[in-house]
Amino acid sequence: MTDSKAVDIDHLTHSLRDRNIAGVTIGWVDNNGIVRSRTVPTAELTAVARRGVGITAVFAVFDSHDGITFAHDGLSTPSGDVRLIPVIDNASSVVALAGQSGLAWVHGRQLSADGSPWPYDQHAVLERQVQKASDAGFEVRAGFEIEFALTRESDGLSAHRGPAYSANAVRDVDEFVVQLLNALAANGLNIGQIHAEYGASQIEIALSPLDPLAAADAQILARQTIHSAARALDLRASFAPLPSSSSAGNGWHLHTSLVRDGRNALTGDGEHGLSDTGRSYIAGLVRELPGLTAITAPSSGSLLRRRPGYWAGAFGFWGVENREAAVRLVPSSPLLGPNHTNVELKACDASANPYLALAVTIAAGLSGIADSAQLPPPVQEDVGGWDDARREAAGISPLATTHTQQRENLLSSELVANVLGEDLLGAFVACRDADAAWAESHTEDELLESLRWIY
Ligand SMILES: NC(=O)CC[C@H](N)C(=O)O
Repeated sequence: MTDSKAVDIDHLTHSLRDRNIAGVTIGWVDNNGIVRSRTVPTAELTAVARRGVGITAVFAVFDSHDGITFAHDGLSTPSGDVRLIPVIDNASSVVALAGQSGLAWVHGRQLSADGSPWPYDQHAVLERQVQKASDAGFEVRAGFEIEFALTRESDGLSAHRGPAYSANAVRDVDEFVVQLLNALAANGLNIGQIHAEYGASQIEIALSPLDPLAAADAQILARQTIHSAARALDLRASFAPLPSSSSAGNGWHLHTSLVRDGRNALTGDGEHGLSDTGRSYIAGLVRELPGLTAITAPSSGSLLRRRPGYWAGAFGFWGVENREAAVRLVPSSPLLGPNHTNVELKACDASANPYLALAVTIAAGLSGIADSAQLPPPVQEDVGGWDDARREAAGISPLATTHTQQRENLLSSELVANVLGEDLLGAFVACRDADAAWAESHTEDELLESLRWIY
């Protein structure tokens, strides 16, 4: 929980000014996965930490094209203001940005104008699920893998020429790799690795596991860090789920695990090295996939990324190290040790609000544990090569690829309704409807181009 009083903000402000930080940017993510922000002069930080800055309530119903939809009853007029409050709970909450010299970054949350909780605040949604996990006796560990495509700003051409996963590709962008590694470290972000991914001019970094709020924060700060490192070298990074129809998709896979009494609670001596807890955690995720993925991969771009054969989690099943599965168990091994076990959700991307994505993922896993959900056997094949009858017999369905299906999944998930609450869910659906209406009146290429740079 946030306790800004624990930090001496005056002292923090002085030290930022001593380091020539002119302004502090307060960032938050809307219901389209877009990072919005306000920048305040550093001298104002003490006051802003207490009372926040005013922002319009209709940010909850901004769509992916900056249209404002008034289709949701709770926010059906342009009136209303909420407070954007910087979350300053320790001395490193405000990060002097490597790559944006003179500016610092802090994550924000939203409160009602009178300081009471605001039902549309995504940060609070995740705080609630972290508390629920804690009530059930678990700490959650989470980390995002971030894929992006790099192009040269001046001519729009690929920044690296492959081959996939090759040293040649990295050599094409080695200055960027060094710039990014330095900036990530300076911004306090730990990664496991960086490599050239499969797609044209694609790169991936894997953020190290953290507690869920810190993991969501890190995912957002990583975006700023990547964009800045790219800009410094005449490059531009696209985080879009599908940057163009000929590209590989950018997955922002979400890895989670549970810890109880200091030990990985998913690890056990059952099949695949799983505990009973681990089995029902995965069963919960698989069971909830239709509603869950409407939050974790929600956009018009997400629907287009979801193609069989692209390791993007097109079908609702799980497997052990099966990269075509929407839910992939990454098991521990004698070499990796018992703490390694984690579960990867492939059907997740940059258009998800990371706080909401984590909240529904945690809730789905916990729901499986709460009712000892039964885990079907893992599937190790690419089920895209099976016919419908065989998939049906195995209880495997494709995840939604149209707005209509995804909307239905969103509205029929009791879990999503409970996690988001009625108000936020209503606003979220209104955003998706507005996006779908935009997509209806444009070609697929226009749609992909419109989403290419917004994350
Ligand atoms: N290596 C991978 O898992 C590729 C993932 C793929 N790019 C996606 O869209 O999710």
